[in-house]
Amino acid sequence: MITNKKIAFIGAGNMASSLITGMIADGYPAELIYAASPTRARLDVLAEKFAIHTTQDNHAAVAAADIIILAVKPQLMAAVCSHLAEQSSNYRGKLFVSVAAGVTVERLQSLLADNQPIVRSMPNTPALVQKGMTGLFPSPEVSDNDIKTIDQIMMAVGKTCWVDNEADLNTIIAATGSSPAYFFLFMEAMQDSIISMGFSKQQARELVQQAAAGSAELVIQNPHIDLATLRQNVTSKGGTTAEAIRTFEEHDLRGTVNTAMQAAVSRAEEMQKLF
Ligand SMILES: NC(=O)C1=CN([C@@H]2O[C@H](COP(=O)(O)OP(=O)(O)OC[C@H]3O[C@@H](n4cnc5c(N)ncnc54)[C@H](O)[C@@H]3O)[C@@H](O)[C@H]2O)C=CC1
Ligand SMILES: O=C(O)[C@@H]1CCC=N1
Repeated sequence: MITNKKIAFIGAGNMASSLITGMIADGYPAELIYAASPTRARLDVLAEKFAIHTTQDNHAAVAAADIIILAVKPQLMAAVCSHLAEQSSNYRGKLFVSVAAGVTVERLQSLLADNQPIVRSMPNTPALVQKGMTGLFPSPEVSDNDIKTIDQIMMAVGKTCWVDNEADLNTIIAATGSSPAYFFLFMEAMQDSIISMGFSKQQARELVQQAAAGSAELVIQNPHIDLATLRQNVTSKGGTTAEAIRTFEEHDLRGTVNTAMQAAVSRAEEMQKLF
């Protein structure tokens, strides 16, 4: 893990906090991490927990860092980048990484400066527990060394997937950026069902989370076994699982999942026009 690069997060919300927490858990020195946000609340939590540098001044964070991670909402990106560009001498020669959905490299470069080296990325919040998955796309100006550095940083909080085609990042948004929420929704629905059968909320959560963690671990530890086979291994002929699976299939769970993931991609494409 590279430990000599100073990293500034512009924005200190869910995604920045997840990355910072995961990086620190991996041993990244807190004194090399800066976080900037207009309000103190999130900054204070991070400063107290990890003793990173915090500031309400985006320019100061950029000036202090080698790598700047843009972690504000997509709709704020134009305002934040235009403000940073007022002091572009602060970041000449430095590397930007955007985590925003639906903001293209071309758009970011037009806001910051043409030819500004930028890596566009799509991480996810499991980075918080170092189980993240980050999709990455470099602008042509990004050096091989910088690619290695960003890969090491993101590998500290999970796994990475570099794409050659920027449009593929929108698929990664649907596949891994947004998908923790799909799994949480499925788990919520199961929890609600278990509660309706008489268990407490806590018991229901314990049952659901252990089954989810165990299933994910089975998938991870058996890369040579198809997901369909793992499913079939649970599904006894004429048994209980078969009835549940038949019900899901009858209600077109696969079609619903596909439509939902296409909707995420379409929204990312739409956002690229808006922001
Ligand atoms: N939450 C998630 O699961 C994921 C989010 N992302 C991307 O991460 C970005 C941030 O999302 P979240 O962290 O979820 O949002 P959030 O709302 O939790 O955090 C945004 C942060 O930006 C700060 N902020 C607002 N105005 C600012 C300004 N002018 N200068 C500096 N900071 C400012 C806010 O104080 C807040 O801390 C978005 O672009 C999103 O597309 C990407 C992957 C996953
Ligand atoms: O919902 C969003 O737009 C962001 C990007 C992926 C996860 N959260």
